[in-house]
Amino acid sequence: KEKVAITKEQDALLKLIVEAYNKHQIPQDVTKKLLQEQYSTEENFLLLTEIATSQVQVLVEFTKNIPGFLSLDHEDQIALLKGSAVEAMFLRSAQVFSRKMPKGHTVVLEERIRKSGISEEFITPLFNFYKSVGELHMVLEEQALLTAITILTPDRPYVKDQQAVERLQEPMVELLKKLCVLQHPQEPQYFARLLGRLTELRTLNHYHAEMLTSWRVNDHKFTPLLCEIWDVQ
Ligand SMILES: CC(C)NC(=O)n1c(-c2ccccc2)cc2c1CN(S(=O)(=O)c1cccs1)CC2
Repeated sequence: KEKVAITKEQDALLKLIVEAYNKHQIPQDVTKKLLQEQYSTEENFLLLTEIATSQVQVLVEFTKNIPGFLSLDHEDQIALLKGSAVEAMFLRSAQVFSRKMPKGHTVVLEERIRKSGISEEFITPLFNFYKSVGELHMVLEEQALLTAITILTPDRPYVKDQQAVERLQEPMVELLKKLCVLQHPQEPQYFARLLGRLTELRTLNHYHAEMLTSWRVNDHKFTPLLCEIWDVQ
């Protein structure tokens, strides 16, 4: 059985990605707000808007720190950010949700999200996704790499130089594969399960687009940054 080992370059890449991922945590006060006293549906929605907006800023900062990203064509940088924003947000949500929060917190958090005016047909797949990510018990390195891999998806709309994006994404996929073997030796299919989550993420894009249209109908307001990244209004 060949010995799997992380090379020096891979270790350097991993350190950069994890450092970037750690630097841009969601401000605790924002998620803590979700746990405070009783909110109305309207206020829950506004709070999610605030959290989502702060998360987009977090995402942009993390993306800028992905080695090689800033040397991509500038229009492709925008296309990658816009194309992955929703998936990265739901991946981050699942990671925040599956974090070892005090028991009561998860329940309250779930309650707030369910009572925020989001339609039922979106809430179900959303929480199914949170659960399926939670069951993986991903370590920080895996979470950071999976987020970077999601952002560096070459076949997003309007990406011109897909090869350049592939050249950045491939080493991350290789590194994640090695980490999974090292981290979960008794679970050979673990890496495949991680990538399976990315496929599930893509379906959430569709639900999110549906949700946006239904919200626009009952004139929910979004922040300028969310409108920009989601191409609404
Ligand atoms: C951590 C950030 C990325 N999470 C977040 O923004 N959440 C969370 C969430 C999950 C776990 C902990 C804290 C928050 C649940 C939901 C969202 C956003 N969306 S949204 O973008 O469609 C939305 C925007 C405006 C109104 S609804 C709906 C569902």
